[in-house]
Amino acid sequence: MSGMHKCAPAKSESPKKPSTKKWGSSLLLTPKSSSLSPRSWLCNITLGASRFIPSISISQSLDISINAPHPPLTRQSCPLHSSLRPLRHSSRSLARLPPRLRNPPRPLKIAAGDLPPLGFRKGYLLMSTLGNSTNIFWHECPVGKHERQRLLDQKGCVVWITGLSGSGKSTLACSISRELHTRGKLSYVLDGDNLRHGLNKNLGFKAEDRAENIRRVGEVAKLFADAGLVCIASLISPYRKDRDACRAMLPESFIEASSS
Ligand SMILES: Nc1ncnc2c1ncn2[C@@H]1O[C@H](COP(=O)(O)OS(=O)(=O)O)[C@@H](OP(=O)(O)O)[C@H]1O
Ligand SMILES: Nc1ncnc2c1ncn2[C@@H]1O[C@H](COP(=O)(O)OP(=O)(O)O)[C@@H](O)[C@H]1O
Repeated sequence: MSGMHKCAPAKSESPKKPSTKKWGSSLLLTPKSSSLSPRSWLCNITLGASRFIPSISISQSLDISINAPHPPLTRQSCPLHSSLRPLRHSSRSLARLPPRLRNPPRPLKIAAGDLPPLGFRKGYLLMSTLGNSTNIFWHECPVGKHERQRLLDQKGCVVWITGLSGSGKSTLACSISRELHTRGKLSYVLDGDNLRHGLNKNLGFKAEDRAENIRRVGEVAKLFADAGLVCIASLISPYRKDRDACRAMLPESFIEASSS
């Protein structure tokens, strides 16, 4: 029976020396370089040096700082801006629009005889051919990942912790989350145990159920990273193939660690 894991509440003290030495596993948060602003941090998880439990190995370190300025939110950077303000279709105003709004892309595919669904803004949305559906659209939002990251002053990413049951995954995930919180970085833990109480409560432990479990968590983690958070997923995730499928969703922002 899986139990519910709770992260210990972070202390509301002001940031102090980076140190989470606990039972041998540690999270190091260090300024990326002394020449950078103190708000630039390199997220780095180091090998535990304890003879007790966990050793953690990690395939890469990930920079969650924002160094390059992102483009400001402008009418040009917002493909659906037209939905916020009605456009007057005079030739003068059309001429002022960026080319892609003047000549919006056509839907990828419309099945013969299909009527556009309610709310379909002709030409502004891409039509998917997912499964049998011909009316599923990808909606762009004026506030995108870059805007959210700039607001939060951090980059979204996924830290994926894999390991056997009882190896310390949840404990490590909570330590990382707490340390990031202390440093003013927003994170969220997706713990396999906890998710099996809700999102994945219909899944068991057969290989295909585990694969579906990991796929769903990968998709949720991707959304959290897109929201700008450091998403820490702690699941047994025993099969490399399933983990690799998650990594493929976010090749630039996926870091894998294993606890043992
Ligand atoms: N075979 C089996 N039978 C019963 N219970 C089991 C089994 N395998 C795992 N567990 C329990 O489920 C918790 C979450 O597992 P995960 O979702 O991380 O597993 S997986 O990634 O889908 O392989 C897992 O949590 P942790 O112990 O924290 O790893 C276990 O409590
Ligand atoms: N580094 C550690 N040293 C000693 N005990 C640990 C360490 N990490 C976790 N534990 C203990 O091991 C047990 C299992 O840890 P847990 O984080 O729940 O593992 P998992 O999520 O992999 O099942 C818990 O009782 C926890 O307190």
